[in-house]
Amino acid sequence: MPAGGFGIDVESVAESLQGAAGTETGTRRDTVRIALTKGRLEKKTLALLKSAGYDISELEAGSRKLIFALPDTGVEIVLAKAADVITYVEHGVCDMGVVGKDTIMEKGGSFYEMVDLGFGKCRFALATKKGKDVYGGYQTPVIATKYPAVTKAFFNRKNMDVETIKIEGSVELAPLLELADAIVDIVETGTTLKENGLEVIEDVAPISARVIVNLASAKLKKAAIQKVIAELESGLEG
Ligand SMILES: Nc1ncnc2c1ncn2[C@@H]1O[C@H](COP(=O)(O)OP(=O)(O)OP(=O)(O)O)[C@@H](O)[C@H]1O
Ligand SMILES: O=P(O)(O)OC[C@H]1O[C@H](OP(=O)(O)OP(=O)(O)O)[C@H](O)[C@@H]1O
Repeated sequence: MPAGGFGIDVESVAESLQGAAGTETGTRRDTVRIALTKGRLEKKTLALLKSAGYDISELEAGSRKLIFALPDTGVEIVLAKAADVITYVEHGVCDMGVVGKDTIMEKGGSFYEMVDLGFGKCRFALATKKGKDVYGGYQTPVIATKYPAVTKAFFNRKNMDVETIKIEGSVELAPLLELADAIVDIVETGTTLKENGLEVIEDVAPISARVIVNLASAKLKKAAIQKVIAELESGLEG
C-alpha cells in the first residue's frame, strides 16, 4: 500500500502550490490525458494500468507512437521523458502524470502530487570513494550530480557550502577522475557504486513513482480524475 494512501498528500500539495498560478487545462472536457514516464517506470506503469482494467494492447504492441486512446474509457496515454511529464501536466495539456519523486524534487512546479504508487523505488544518496572524508576537509566540497537543485537543498539543510558540478550521466566517474569530492545520485541496488569502489555516506531522500495532477484539471475534471485514481488503487491492490 503506498505511503499516504490515495487521498491528497497535503504536505506535497502545499509544496507544489508554492508560487502557483491558476493553470488553464488544454485537454477535452470528456478526456483524461495521462503522461507516463518512458524508460524505467514505463513497464510497471503499464502493468498497473492493465491490472486496473484498462485495455493497453495498443501500447503493448510496441511502436513509435506517442499518444494512445484507451478503448471505451475517455483516457488517453502520452509517453514522455520524465521532466517533460511535469511540463505537460503543469501546462494543462495533460491532466495527470506518472513521474519519479526524483524529477519532482529536482524540477519542482505547480501541480498536485496525489498518489505514491510505491514502485520505481530507489533513493538519492551522497556517495564517495571508499574511506574518503567529505566533511572533514578545509575546502568547500565539490559535489558532482545530475540533480543540482536536490544537492543544494540537501547541503542547505546542513548549513554547508558546496560547489556543485552538473554531470549528465555516469556521475560515478566524477570522484574517480578527481573532478569532485563526492556525488549525489540515484542508488537502487548499489551495484554501480560497489563496482566502482564508491560507497554511500548518507541517504538524501527516498524515491518512488508518483501520480501528479494539473491544478485546473483537479477542479474541472474532479470526478473523472478521482475515478482514474480509484482504478489505479484497485490495480495496486490486485
Ligand atoms: N536505478 C535507477 N536509476 C535511475 N532512475 C531510477 C532507477 N530506479 C528507478 N528509477 C526511476 O525511474 C525514473 C526514470 O529513469 P530512466 O533512467 O528511465 O530515465 P531518466 O532518469 O530520464 O534517464 P535517461 O536520461 O537516461 O533517459 C527515474 O526518474 C526514477 O524515478
Ligand atoms: O544502484 P544501481 O542499481 O546500480 O543503480 C544506480 C545507477 O542507475 C542510474 O544510472 P543510469 O543507468 O540511469 O545511467 P546514467 O548514470 O547514465 O544516468 C543511476 O544514475 C546510477 O548510476
